Amino acid sequence: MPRISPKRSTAISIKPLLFFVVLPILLGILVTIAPSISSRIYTFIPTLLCSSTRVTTLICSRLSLRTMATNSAPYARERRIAELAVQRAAILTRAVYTSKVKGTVTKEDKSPVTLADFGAQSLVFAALHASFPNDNIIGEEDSSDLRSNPELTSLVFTAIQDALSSNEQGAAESAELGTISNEQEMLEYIDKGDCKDSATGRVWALDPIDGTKGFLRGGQYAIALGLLVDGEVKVGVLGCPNLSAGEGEGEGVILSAVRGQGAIVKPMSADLDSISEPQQISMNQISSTSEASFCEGVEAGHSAQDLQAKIAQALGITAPSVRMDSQAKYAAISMGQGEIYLRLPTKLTYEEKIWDHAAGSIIVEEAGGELVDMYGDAIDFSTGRTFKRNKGFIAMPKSIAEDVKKVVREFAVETYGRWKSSL
Ligand SMILES: Nc1ncnc2c1ncn2[C@@H]1O[C@H](COP(=O)(O)O)[C@@H](OP(=O)(O)O)[C@H]1O
Ligand SMILES: [Mg+2]
Repeated sequence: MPRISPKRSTAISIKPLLFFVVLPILLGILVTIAPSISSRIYTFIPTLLCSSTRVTTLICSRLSLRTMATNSAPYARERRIAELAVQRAAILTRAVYTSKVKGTVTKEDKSPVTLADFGAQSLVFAALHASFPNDNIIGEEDSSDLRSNPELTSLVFTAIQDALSSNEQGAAESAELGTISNEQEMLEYIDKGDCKDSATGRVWALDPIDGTKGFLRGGQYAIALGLLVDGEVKVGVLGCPNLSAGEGEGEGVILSAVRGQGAIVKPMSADLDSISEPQQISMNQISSTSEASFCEGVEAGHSAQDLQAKIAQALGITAPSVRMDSQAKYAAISMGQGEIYLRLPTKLTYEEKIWDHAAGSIIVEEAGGELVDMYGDAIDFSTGRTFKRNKGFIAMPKSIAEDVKKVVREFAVETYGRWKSSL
């Protein structure tokens, strides 16, 4: 009988032990630490690449953008694409803002529209189409004024090409944000915003230049993009190229919010890759209405300024109103630059537009504010391109909301009566 060496004998007795005890333990350890090892490798590689050259910096920022894309928070991808789309559109609007050539025409409703409105709308819709091809879109502009004006069409297309070539997107971002190859494609993108239903499914609402009069006057304006899901705003992005987050002279900010996740601000940069770390924003939760200041529009035709002055007085407000165009007002109060945004109608026949409030509303709410109509009722975003159940908008910090709503409601009933919804 062959002699079994002690070594071999040990091997035979250890084998089941290895198989049934040690191996499972090792496997368990591996499963536990694998993600951290892989993430270390993942961060180690870009760290290695991020030496000193600009090329490696770009690679790293692309990797960090990819990481953000895989962030599993609800609507993370929608927020990221919306921010990048607004950021890219702002490259175009900024160029037109400083140019002598604005391509201004008067729309049927007598309001002005510029080549920047058309260019920004086309760029944002190209991005939405590339990333979310099945979503519906409501947009302020359509291409009718361009189709009858080849010279203006060509100006818009040139501005788009300039914007596309002046931002250094990588191939991945181009694929996600889409591109615009010819005038026909540009016109088709502009016309993607003709959706009429805001109540069902996923619907984006865009104002490519909110505050066009401010834009032409050299004042504030905003690129405002919101996502509604079954009639509720879930994501909002406001690009305000002339607003500042602090005391500075308006170097531009981009604000965004996702329902339930708070609101943030980032500096606006011409380089998409250098979008820096965001800061959480919150409204001033003051304890008395007398400490508040109003943020109001510039255009006397867009809100009842005399009535608003009386309401300010009734609320004990002594600080002068901060006046600015566009949804930059929502942005300003969300960052604590003023407290109350009041927009009472100059005439009851005017229906406020969904794109003038979608993005701003969620940013203010996620920054600790409340938005209601002049009777204190919730705003209903499900009524299509215009608001059919609400007149007069008030946004304010929650801390003083009950006092403000009470006073505004009294003035509204006295001035306009108990207006009945058209639905
Ligand atoms: N009579 C009116 N009452 C209220 N809003 C009006 C209005 N006429 C035009 N507007 C809207 O007011 C917006 C500008 O708001 P503000 O006065 O706060 O800057 C305009 O957006 P656009 O500039 O995108 O056309 C337009 O939609
Ligand atoms: Mg507007």
